[in-house]
Amino acid sequence: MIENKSEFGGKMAHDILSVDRLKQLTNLSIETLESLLKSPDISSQQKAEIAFKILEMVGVSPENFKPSSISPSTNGFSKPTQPSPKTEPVPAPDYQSVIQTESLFLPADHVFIENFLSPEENQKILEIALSKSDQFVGSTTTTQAVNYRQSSILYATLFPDFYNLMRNKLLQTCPEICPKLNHKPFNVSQVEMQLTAHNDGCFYKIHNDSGSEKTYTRVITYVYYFHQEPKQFSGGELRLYETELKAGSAISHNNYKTIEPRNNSIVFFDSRCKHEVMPVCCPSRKFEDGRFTLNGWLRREDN
Ligand SMILES: O=C(O)CCC(=O)C(=O)O
Ligand SMILES: [Fe+2]
Repeated sequence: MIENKSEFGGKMAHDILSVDRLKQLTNLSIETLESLLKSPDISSQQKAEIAFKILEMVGVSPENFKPSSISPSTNGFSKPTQPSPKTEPVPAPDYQSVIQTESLFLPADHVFIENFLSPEENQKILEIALSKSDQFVGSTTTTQAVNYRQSSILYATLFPDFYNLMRNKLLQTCPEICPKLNHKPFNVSQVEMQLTAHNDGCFYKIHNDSGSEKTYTRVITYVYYFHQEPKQFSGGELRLYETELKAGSAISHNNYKTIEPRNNSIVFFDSRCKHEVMPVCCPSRKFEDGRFTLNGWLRREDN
């Protein structure tokens, strides 16, 4: 079954408030947050969260203010990230040329497909995940932001046969996805993939997947969900936000759609759309009871 969801409930803030009033409120909120940043009563962790909020309010995504340290290989396997040893001057990025000068509004459109793989393939990828539990590594964000993401990752170089199977399936499906996401067809130059495990307390705060020099050719994000039956965790929903692209930044609006991580289902959405993974509750804390995904990005050619 394919759903293409595009309707919304609530109204956006700027429908209700005048632009000037909204500006005043934004400035006031930033000033309030700024004073908290200087307060000795606030922990460093809370200060970091406030700093992210301020950056978000002024339209800078934490994913964007430093170029990604991910170096995807040409064969499409996502590679482990390496922390940069020191801060170096950022060269004028090529992706400036694709920065949005006029505001572009992205509704939280997505395509959700149930029973994406056969039951045997669904079982096989779970077996792969469980048999390689000791080869997962902690995830990072492109900015190495603290407390922004908690999960572990198995790189696709460790499951090449399943990578190829999934890649073919994704490439077959892509032509029907683009029109539903209001996207022009494009040549997929690379299919990035990783296997991600979220266990008790894991999450991924609001971000988008294509906001840096290394990621701007990502067009479509896909997330294939799988887990043991019966399901042993709760939470872990994906929230997909209405997003405004303005002056090179992606700004999330209040409205979002919720995608449940259902076994053997997949979701596709525009990689520029802001999204987050809500905290997972997995009382047993056993690896095999967690929320698993095969997730990644369909890239366009760089031109
Ligand atoms: O697990 C999900 O639902 C989304 C994961 C995600 O946003 C990412 O890996 O960039
Ligand atoms: Fe993401």
